[in-house]
Amino acid sequence: MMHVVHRHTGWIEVICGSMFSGKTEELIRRLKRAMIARQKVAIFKPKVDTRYSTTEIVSHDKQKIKSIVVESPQEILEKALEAQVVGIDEAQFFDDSLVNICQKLANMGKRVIIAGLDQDYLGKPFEPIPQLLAVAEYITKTHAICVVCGNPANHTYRKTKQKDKVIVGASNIYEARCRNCFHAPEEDEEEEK
Ligand SMILES: Nc1ncnc2c1ncn2[C@@H]1O[C@H](COP(=O)(O)OP(=O)(O)O)[C@@H](O)[C@H]1O
Ligand SMILES: Cc1cn([C@H]2C[C@H](O)[C@@H](COP(=O)(O)O)O2)c(=O)[nH]c1=O
Ligand SMILES: [Zn+2]
Repeated sequence: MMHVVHRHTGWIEVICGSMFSGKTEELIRRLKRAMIARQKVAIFKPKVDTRYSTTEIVSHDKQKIKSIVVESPQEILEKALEAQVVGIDEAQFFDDSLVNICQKLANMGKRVIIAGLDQDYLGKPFEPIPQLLAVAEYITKTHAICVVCGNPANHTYRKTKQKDKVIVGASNIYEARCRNCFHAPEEDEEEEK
C-alpha cells in the first residue's frame, strides 16, 4: 500500500475591495485571532502609506495593530523568516515582485494574508492585486456602502482633479460608490465642456 505523507502547507489569502470596504478591519481581525492562538505573526505595510501612523496599521474606524514599515517586498521576505502568519496591508502600493515574494512565503509553510485595493480611481485593475488573486487559495471581496445611494460600493471615486495613480488620502479625497453612481473623472470633464 502506498503511504502518502502530508506536509504542512502554507497558503495565500487576499482581502480586496474599494476604499472604506473594511479590508483593514478584516485583516486586523484575522491577525488578532492568530495572535490569540499564540502564532508568530509579522505585519507589514509600505512606506508610502503614513496616513494615520508609521508604526501601526490603522483602519478608517481607528482599529489598530502594530506593523513594520518596509520599502520593498524583498524586505518582507527578510523580516518574516520566523513568522507563521504574515499580514500585509495596502498591497497595491508594492511592485509586482510582491507576487513572487508571497508565493515564496506560502511555499515556506506560512499563512500569508494580503489586503489591498483591486481597482484604482479610474476603475482600472490596481496591480499587483489582480495577480495575487490569481494565485491565492482564498479570496474575500469586501464592500463599502455607496455614499450617494446606499447600494453596495465596489468603486472608489476621487473627488479631486489629481491625475497621479498614487495619491494617499482618506475621505478628504475619496468616497465609496456603487456601479451606478461611479464614473471615471474623464466623464466629469466631458460634461463640463
Ligand atoms: N461609505 C462607507 N461604507 C462603509 N464604511 C465606511 C464608509 N465610510 C467610512 N466607513 C468606515 O470605514 C470602516 C472600514 O475601514 P477600513 O477597514 O480601514 O476599510 P478599507 O481598509 O477597506 O479602506 C467602516 O467600518 C466604517 O467605519
Ligand atoms: C483609489 C485610489 C486610492 N489610492 C490610495 C488612497 C489611500 O491612501 C489608499 C487606499 O487605502 P484604503 O486602506 O483602501 O482605504 O490608496 C491611490 O493612491 N490611488 C487610487 O486610485
Ligand atoms: Zn450608488
